Amino acid sequence: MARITTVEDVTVIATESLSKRFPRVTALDRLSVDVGPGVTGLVGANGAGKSTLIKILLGLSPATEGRAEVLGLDVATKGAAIRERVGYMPEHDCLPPDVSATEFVVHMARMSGLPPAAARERTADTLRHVGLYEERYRPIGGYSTGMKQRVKLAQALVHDPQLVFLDEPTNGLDPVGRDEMLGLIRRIYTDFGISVLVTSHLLGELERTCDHVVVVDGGKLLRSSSTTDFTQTTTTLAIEVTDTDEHPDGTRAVRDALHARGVTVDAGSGLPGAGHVLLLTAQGEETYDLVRDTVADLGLGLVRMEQRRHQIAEVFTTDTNTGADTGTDTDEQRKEAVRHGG
Ligand SMILES: Nc1ncnc2c1ncn2[C@@H]1O[C@H](COP(=O)(O)OP(=O)(O)OP(=O)(O)O)[C@@H](O)[C@H]1O
Repeated sequence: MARITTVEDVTVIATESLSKRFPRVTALDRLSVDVGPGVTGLVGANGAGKSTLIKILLGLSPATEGRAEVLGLDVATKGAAIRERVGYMPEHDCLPPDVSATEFVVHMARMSGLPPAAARERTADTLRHVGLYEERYRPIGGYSTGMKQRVKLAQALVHDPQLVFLDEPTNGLDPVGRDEMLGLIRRIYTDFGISVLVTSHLLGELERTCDHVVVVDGGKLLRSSSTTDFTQTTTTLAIEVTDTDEHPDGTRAVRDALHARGVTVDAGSGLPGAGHVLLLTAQGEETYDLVRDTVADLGLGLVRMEQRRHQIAEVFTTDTNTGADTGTDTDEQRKEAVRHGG
């Protein structure tokens, strides 16, 4: 089952000025992006166009204009060939309640063209990989959300695809379930060499799992970069200090002292956690030392100094001048992403 990826620079997904217009809304707006092998996160607030993009890439929904290729195959003419090579985990619950995970996944394997014995063998392997054991013989209707997500993941993997599209696989999971799912997703690539495109409205959870992150907003490309680049360009330190009799407004005292030492402190206005929290961009280890020394010199207590979790809101705040067309709906959804963020 293990597969070795020998060609590093292949383009797994390529879109060129891809648009999808519905009568009342433009779901994708001239999106041009290239995605290589590995685990890629597709991030955007609800309604940003993620599911629409996946359906076009699977050849299930025609684009209004532009073009796209998946594994070198044109989505407009080679949909069936793409679906043979690509696994798909849909966002919404789509599982029959009365059959067991084993029966369902064997059925999906047979639908993909595997002979009966191979379908059973691949099903057992795949269900073990996603962490379903004895439960796999019980009807799916009695499963928890986490178990159902695992069955959906298993059916996407059972025909040994080259690439999988996972639409919001952590939806509805508690923090432990979410971490387990993210670990499984990572291993799909590291253990089996299957590339992954995974969507989420939470940037924070994807940066731990993905090699590359693509951010969309209102159907437009906001940013596409490796996770490392992303982290480096958005490294924000959050600092909180105590007040003392000498410095009744400790926050202001630290801000002024840092300013005098040449460090510009971001007011953080509009971001969650602003107020008594100072936000500044860390330039490396020295910034941590400087903050610690500054707070100590003022005789204040350091309540916390931490690298802030990145949230979609920060990308939007940084990139509002990049030409992203932001409608009222998207603003609302962005706030929602912030509320659920990190
Ligand atoms: N079949 C459709 N007819 C009309 N509008 C649609 C259709 N499918 C999607 N849309 C609209 O297109 C926009 C993008 O939807 P899409 O489902 O792709 O977003 P998303 O980023 O996947 O968000 P979510 O995770 O909430 O589904 C939304 O405004 C949605 O209402």
